[in-house]
Amino acid sequence: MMTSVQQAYQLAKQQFADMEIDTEVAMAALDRLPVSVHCWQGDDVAGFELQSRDLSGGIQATGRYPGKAHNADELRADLEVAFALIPGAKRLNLHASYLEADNKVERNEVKPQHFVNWVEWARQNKMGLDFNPTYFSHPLSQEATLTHQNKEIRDFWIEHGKACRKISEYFGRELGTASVMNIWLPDGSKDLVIDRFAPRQRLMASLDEIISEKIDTKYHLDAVESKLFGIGLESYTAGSNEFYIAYATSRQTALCLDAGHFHPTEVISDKISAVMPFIPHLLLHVSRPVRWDSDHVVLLDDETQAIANEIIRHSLFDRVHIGLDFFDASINRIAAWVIGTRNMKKALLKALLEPTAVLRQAEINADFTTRLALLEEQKSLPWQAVWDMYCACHDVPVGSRWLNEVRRYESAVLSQR
Ligand SMILES: C[C@H](O)[C@H](O)[C@@H](O)C(=O)CO
Ligand SMILES: [Mn+2]
Repeated sequence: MMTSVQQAYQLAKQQFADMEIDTEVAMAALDRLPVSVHCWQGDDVAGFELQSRDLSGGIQATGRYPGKAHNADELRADLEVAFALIPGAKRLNLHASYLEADNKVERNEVKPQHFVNWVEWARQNKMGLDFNPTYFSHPLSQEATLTHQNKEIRDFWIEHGKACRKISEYFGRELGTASVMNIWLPDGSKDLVIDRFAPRQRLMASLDEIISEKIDTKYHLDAVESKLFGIGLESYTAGSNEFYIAYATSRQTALCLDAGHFHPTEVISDKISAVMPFIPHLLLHVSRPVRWDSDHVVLLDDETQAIANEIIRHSLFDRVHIGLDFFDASINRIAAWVIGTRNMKKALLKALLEPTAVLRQAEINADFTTRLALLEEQKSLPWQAVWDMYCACHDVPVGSRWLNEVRRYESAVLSQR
């Protein structure tokens, strides 16, 4: 006897087959597209350094929902719950501030040994790790980091960057999959700046020094992330979009595009094809800005879909790395991970089920009527039946049933914290 999921899938499969789309091929392709889930949704970007510090750098996790993780064991347990509810391949994206050590470790002294538990956990869970140096929430980051006028402070942060590359390389070697290490720093100014040039020159020189040691790209990739502005840094950000496009292109590093880091009417989906001819790799921070870089949970909205379409339509699977970047402290944090990551994967599946060849041919023929008609009609094709089947095949709850698991864990574990 077929289940309702199987019955719906059989009908959907035929409907897609009529358009020459193989749903089995689409699901297999989705399996090869990992989404790198960011650890910092689980604890409001606090990290586990022994000296507790307020979140700084112009970013904010707003909300007071109870149950956040207070240590690495709690965070890993929470991630396991979330990952069991998200089908298909996943990676975990860590920040340097999520190290584990018995003593205080300065940022310029972080080492692979502080991440041994994370690596063992990733190995057990058969996933790769990605990494980020932490250039915020630190007394020496209050004025600036890699752009600081004071060479001693700048050097401290350069050492941090170098130390983090060693950790990232260690992840890659241990887990057999390159770790993408993303450099983001908040350096900038609240008010008018006379010299906008010197900080950028210092940033360029600092980055050059950080990446000066060659590391095999089999294990580690450098990425740089731009930003329009942060809270308290409204007038100037040294690491702007133009700066990092030029940097990544000239140094052939990866570029990171964060959906919340541009003017409100700009979208990163349109930037993907603009930068890919010039850079070897692209990292995406899929996020949802609401009026500013608010880092709301990713929706299955037009921009998420457009991002997925760009990756799939141009077969950028190997060069585009899909990461997430949201931190909502106003809802259950595990549910936030599940909602946002499932949405990213749904968008990828929808893109894989698109009749791209037919649409492309209509465009080549200048038949824009057919292009628009088919684009709109395909929105109501039964992709959701394929998604449900994909979840069922991966032993993950179908539909909103995953929420029951989150609620169970919330009352058994999170509410006791
Ligand atoms: C915590 C992250 O590194 C941070 O969100 C960064 O990626 C960013 O987007 C800052 O606005
Ligand atoms: Mn980001």
